[in-house]
Amino acid sequence: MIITVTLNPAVDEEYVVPEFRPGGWFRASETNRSAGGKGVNVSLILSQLGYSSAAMGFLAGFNGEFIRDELRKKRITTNFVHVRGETRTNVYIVDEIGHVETGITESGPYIPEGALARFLNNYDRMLTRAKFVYIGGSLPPGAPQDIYRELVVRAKNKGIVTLVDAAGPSLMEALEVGPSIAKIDRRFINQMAGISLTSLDSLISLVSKVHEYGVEWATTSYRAYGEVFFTPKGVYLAEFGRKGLVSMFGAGEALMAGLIVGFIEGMDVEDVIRFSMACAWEDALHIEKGVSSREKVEDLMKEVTLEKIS
Ligand SMILES: O=P(O)(O)OC[C@@]1(O)O[C@H](CO)[C@@H](O)[C@@H]1O
Repeated sequence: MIITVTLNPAVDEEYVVPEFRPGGWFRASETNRSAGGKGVNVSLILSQLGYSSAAMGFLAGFNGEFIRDELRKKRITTNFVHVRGETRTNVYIVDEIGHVETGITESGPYIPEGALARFLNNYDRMLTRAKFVYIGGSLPPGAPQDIYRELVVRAKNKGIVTLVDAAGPSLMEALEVGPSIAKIDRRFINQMAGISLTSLDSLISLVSKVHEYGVEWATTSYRAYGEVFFTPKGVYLAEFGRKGLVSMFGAGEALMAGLIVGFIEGMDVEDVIRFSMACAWEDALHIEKGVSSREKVEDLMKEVTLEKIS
């Protein structure tokens, strides 16, 4: 079973507003309300690719009910601990013309110690049936900064493949215990380096350091439509075309879902990269999050450009 962990899920409200700018009044040309948060998105995309999963984390209030219903409609197992308050709403404005995206996120409900303990108990129980654990997104208030580290250790002790997709101190803590795969937020890499990394060489030398912790695969974005993959077979730069792109919102999770499928199906390194890039690309071709079909993803795979750079 694949487990996705989202400690801070969200209801995503997307508004398409051509030529949006701060300070103006606009009418959205399109709106889209969806269940979100990184792990929730990954579970939804996995189901579009034909894989069932169990989604875990915390939910609260009406938004929490909405997310649970959306997941259940897709036959995704839900194992969330309920907390007081309201699961956050995140607002995104997509300007199709300027290709600019603006986001406003809430911090999420407070997680008391008792709820955390219940979650960890559930997590341990779910691990007995898991072969892959995805852990992603920001931490809600009250969650300790080393929680991802703890989740990776518990899964690794059972020989389960782990993927961490985060930023900031929670990612740093998790990297030290060597998750199998890490998606490293580009802005965070700049923060690690203390400067904005513009050259591919400096990016490679910095990310290569995470291999020292035992991370087998690491990936980070490079330029708008590219991704650098650090794999056991070398470093690759992968890119997809720009034509027809509507919104990159959620494309990161499509990339992650593709990677998980590639791993589970035992694809070779280059196919894992092509498949995950094609998932992200297909996701970016429409406003709705997720991929339209596996067939469409497979069609795009051939058009992903891939270069082995070291
Ligand atoms: O605040 P976080 O947890 O880092 O990111 C949350 C989020 O922006 O990530 C997804 C898109 O990547 C959205 O579904 C969700 O609103």
